Amino acid sequence: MIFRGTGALIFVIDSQDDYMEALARLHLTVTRAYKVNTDINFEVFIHKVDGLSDDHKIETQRDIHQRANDDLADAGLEKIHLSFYLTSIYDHSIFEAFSKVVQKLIPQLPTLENLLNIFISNSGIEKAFLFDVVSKIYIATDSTPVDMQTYELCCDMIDVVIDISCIYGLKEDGAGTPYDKESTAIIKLNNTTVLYLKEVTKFLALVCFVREESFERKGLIDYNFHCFRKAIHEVFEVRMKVVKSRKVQNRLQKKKGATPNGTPRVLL
Ligand SMILES: Nc1nc2c(ncn2[C@@H]2O[C@H](COP(=O)(O)OP(=O)(O)OP(=O)(O)O)[C@@H](O)[C@H]2O)c(=O)[nH]1
Repeated sequence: MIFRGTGALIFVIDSQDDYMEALARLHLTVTRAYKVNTDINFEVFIHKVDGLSDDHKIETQRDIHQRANDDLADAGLEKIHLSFYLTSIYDHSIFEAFSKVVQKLIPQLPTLENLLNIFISNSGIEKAFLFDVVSKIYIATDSTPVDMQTYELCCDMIDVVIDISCIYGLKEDGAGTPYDKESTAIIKLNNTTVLYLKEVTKFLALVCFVREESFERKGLIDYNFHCFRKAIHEVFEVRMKVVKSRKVQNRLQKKKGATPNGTPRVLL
């Protein structure tokens, strides 16, 4: 069954619609999935909240939370944990929700957070995000609280860098990539803050918020970034090695379990 190999199940509820039927489906889906895989993270997106007032948003979330958990308690399944997010496509809440969902699936998250904490505290940086450039999901950030506006500014910066690079950075025949090892950008805001973007890997970028006075020590920031980048590469190299050795082991096990004509000796 599909849920056996699933890390997270995202259930979307339309908050502008009557959600009673959706809640019944949520209960059915969650209980069935939990039967085959107790390790799934259940994530509920209360979607299209842009149409609701602030009070209505909170009330809707409270009501859905209460009803969904009551249904689970009635079925004796109170140990199932549901996480709720208010989302909309008209702001960055949908990206933030996906970021949080993805972060739960990253085994190296504590290491990444630790590296970001060390990096910002030694460089006088206010806030740093490690972004997946294509999806604009942040896969890790330091342990200071995330402010939605800060996150939106980082997303906008990535858009600007990639758009400018696509328009003016590629060769005339379209050769080259809009994002590579050389990708870097500095944007000075009118509130004495500097946004600084740097390439970390083929897929990841570091975007940080630095006060103007701290940015005067750019050499220090760049040196610390160099160490940070190296550490991130090491983290993912270890992961690649583990994945490769697991594949080799699986292949060997399969070979051992098969007779010369290919029929397994034991039922797998
Ligand atoms: N206001 C608002 N509209 C949204 C949001 N996300 C998607 N939509 C709109 O919702 C519409 C699609 O929604 P639905 O038709 O309800 O999608 P669905 O329920 O998956 O589709 P069906 O099951 O086929 O009805 C599109 O017009 C989208 O633009 C959101 O966050 N806010």
